[in-house]
Amino acid sequence: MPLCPSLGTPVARAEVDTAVEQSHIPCGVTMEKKGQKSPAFTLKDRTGDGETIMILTSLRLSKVLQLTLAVIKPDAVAHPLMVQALHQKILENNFLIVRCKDLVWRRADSERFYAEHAGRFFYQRLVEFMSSGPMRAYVLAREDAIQQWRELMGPTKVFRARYTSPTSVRAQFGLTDTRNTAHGSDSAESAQKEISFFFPEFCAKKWMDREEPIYRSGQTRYDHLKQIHTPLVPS
Ligand SMILES: Nc1nc2c(ncn2[C@@H]2O[C@H](COP(=O)(O)OP(=O)(O)OP(=O)(O)O)[C@@H](O)[C@H]2O)c(=O)[nH]1
Ligand SMILES: Nc1ncnc2c1ncn2[C@@H]1O[C@H](COP(=O)(O)OP(=O)(O)O)[C@@H](O)[C@H]1O
Repeated sequence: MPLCPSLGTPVARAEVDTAVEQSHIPCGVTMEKKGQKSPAFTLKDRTGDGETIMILTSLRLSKVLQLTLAVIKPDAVAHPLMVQALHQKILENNFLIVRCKDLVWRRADSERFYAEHAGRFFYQRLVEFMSSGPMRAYVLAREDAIQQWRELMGPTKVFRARYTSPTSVRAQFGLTDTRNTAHGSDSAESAQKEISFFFPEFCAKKWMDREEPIYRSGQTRYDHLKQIHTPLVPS
């Protein structure tokens, strides 16, 4: 059973007498007594010596957190107050900031990242724009982070965003269809690739295994200096 998918796809239920490794328990598995839901369970040892390995007295039933890549594009980073407002919007919308970095792309980075759009009429202006100045990248965590961040960004086209999602980031801050303020991964697969692109040192699989349960249970604090959420307990 896939207990800890690397980007937080919801996990399956496990029944109480299923062999469950202790290390897998915090990864979002919902334990259930056969035939009845209960907040307390005894997990049986399957090593053969008959000893109980763990008793769970309370379980959080919330969904596993999902990771996404969010980028504040150069049109917004050019204005410090806009960056602040967007950072605040991320926090107000209950995203946990796992990583945050400011960076500048070379043209080659821009071309590589947007290779799927090569040949489209906006490709040249897009790669030029994305390497025209500093931007800010985030690894964000939340339930359904990918969809939630895309909803908060609004539609790609700014003019449409202003009509259909007037409170969205692109409606409020976007300038044109190219200079549309923000980027967000559009699937779990692209989130994985894009997080590695911007944060090659970050291992999403390791974070999901070790830190996701800590973040999900609320044992984090917001570090005002680093501008990210950090765990309160060692992972
Ligand atoms: N099909 C097509 N649409 C275009 C082309 N150039 C611009 N558009 C669209 O026309 C609309 C208006 O674009 P503009 O407001 O002129 O955008 P811009 O001033 O070029 O600014 P940037 O998008 O930031 O480069 C947008 O929806 C574009 O997608 C083009 O060559 N072909
Ligand atoms: N019609 C367009 N005109 C100008 N720029 C565009 C257009 N469509 C897309 N782009 C630019 O290319 C980026 C990538 O496009 P796409 O992946 O389709 O959208 P999204 O960023 O919403 O996932 C957009 O964010 C935008 O900056």
